[in-house]
Amino acid sequence: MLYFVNIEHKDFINGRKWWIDNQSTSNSVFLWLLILFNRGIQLGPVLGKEIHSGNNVYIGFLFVYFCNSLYFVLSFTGQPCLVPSAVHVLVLLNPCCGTGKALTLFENHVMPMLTEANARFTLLVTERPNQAYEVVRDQDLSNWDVIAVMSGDGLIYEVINGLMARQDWADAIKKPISALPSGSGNALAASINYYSGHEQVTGKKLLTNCAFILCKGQLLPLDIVSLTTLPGKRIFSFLSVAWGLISDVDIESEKYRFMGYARFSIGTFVRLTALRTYSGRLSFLPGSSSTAEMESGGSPPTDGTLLEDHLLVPLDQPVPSHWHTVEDQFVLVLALYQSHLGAEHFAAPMFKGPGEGHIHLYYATSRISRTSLVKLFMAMEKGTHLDHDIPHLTHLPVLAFRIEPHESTGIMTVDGEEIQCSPIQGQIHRGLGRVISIAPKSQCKQ
Ligand SMILES: Nc1ncnc2c1ncn2[C@@H]1O[C@H](COP(=O)(O)OP(=O)(O)OP(=O)(O)O)[C@@H](O)[C@H]1O
Repeated sequence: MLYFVNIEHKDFINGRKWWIDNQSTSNSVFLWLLILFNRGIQLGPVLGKEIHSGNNVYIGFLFVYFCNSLYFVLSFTGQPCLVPSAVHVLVLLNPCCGTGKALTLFENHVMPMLTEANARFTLLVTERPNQAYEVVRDQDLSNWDVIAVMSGDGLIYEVINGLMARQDWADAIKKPISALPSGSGNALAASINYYSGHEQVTGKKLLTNCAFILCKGQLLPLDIVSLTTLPGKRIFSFLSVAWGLISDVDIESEKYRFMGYARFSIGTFVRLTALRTYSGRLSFLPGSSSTAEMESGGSPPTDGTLLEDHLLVPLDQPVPSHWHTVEDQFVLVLALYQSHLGAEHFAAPMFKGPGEGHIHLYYATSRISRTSLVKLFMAMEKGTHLDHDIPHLTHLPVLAFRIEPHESTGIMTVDGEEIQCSPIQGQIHRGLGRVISIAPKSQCKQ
């Protein structure tokens, strides 16, 4: 089902709000300045009389409105990070995500904001899995300035992989993505909400914040992790790779989907009562964003060749000797490259904005106690888990990693989507994609 809604774009919602909020304030400032210039300091009761006398006052009023209009125009042109005007948004909406109310939420909460912002949009309601992947892989993307995903992280995962499946992937992956949360896992939306300076919220408040961020529109870099699995599959990921407790909860709690986000709390409780351990080998290349620059392979090719993973060797070969390796029984392994793992899982509070260029690797071995795990998950809600010293939990920034499970029976996820449990490795590509967010001016990119 395709809806086309074409509305001329004139200005963004923030500009309109600014105009309404500041018009009277700036008018009064200019007016008082004018009176001081023309009439000396004859204020108070004299003001009403003075203001209506003499042509200077009328000229002054014109001056006030000229300055106001100039300031209004400059308030846009002075911000190089704004999404270009006449923006046309492709909205991909999954009607089955979360509790199944995405279309109503869009009509009630997002559409009025887009209309208010005079943004044009095309709404595509998906009818089946993989449709969003095919649309962004096959369609002419020049029709749209932004791809907004009204769903959970699963549909964003489809979009990223659809963009990377194109011949012109190096350009296509630069198409700005906007997250409009309505699924049960909304980690990217929660992260963008945090990067944009909003307090942690869920549900409709998170959706409204993200719709506002879409209208306000700054283009910021998005890190993409390129993954290779042993069956030889290439996957592109914007959020996480999980093995063990976290992926078990994510997938096994699908049956509580009707509960919305609460499904993760129930799932964690159930899994903690019957904790599993997984035997395997975890290897990683430590490093943070500064070393990422040094390790960078430069700009991606634009001639249609594949994205090169210059930090990785083939999965059937041993990792380079300068990598670190841990062989153990694990309770959880998590590679995360956004601040939030879910709307209420502030797992990497050290991230201040998108595109920081490194992966946060967490792992816990089987020696970790249940009490420690409960403490970890409770503190993670507020992002204070690293303030506690939790024995047998390790956290470190890395540029690349490899997970080699000894058995294929566990659950493994990429961006919350289940994949075959088999050896997998990945490396970060700093700022390969683009996301719509709000950040300090120093982070803005055109
Ligand atoms: N019309 C549809 N019917 C059924 N599934 C769909 C439809 N459109 C998209 N999908 C699939 O739904 C899956 C889940 O979507 P998404 O993750 O965005 O929402 P979610 O509610 O957070 O789900 P989950 O918690 O399972 O990740 C995606 O993998 C997508 O392929």
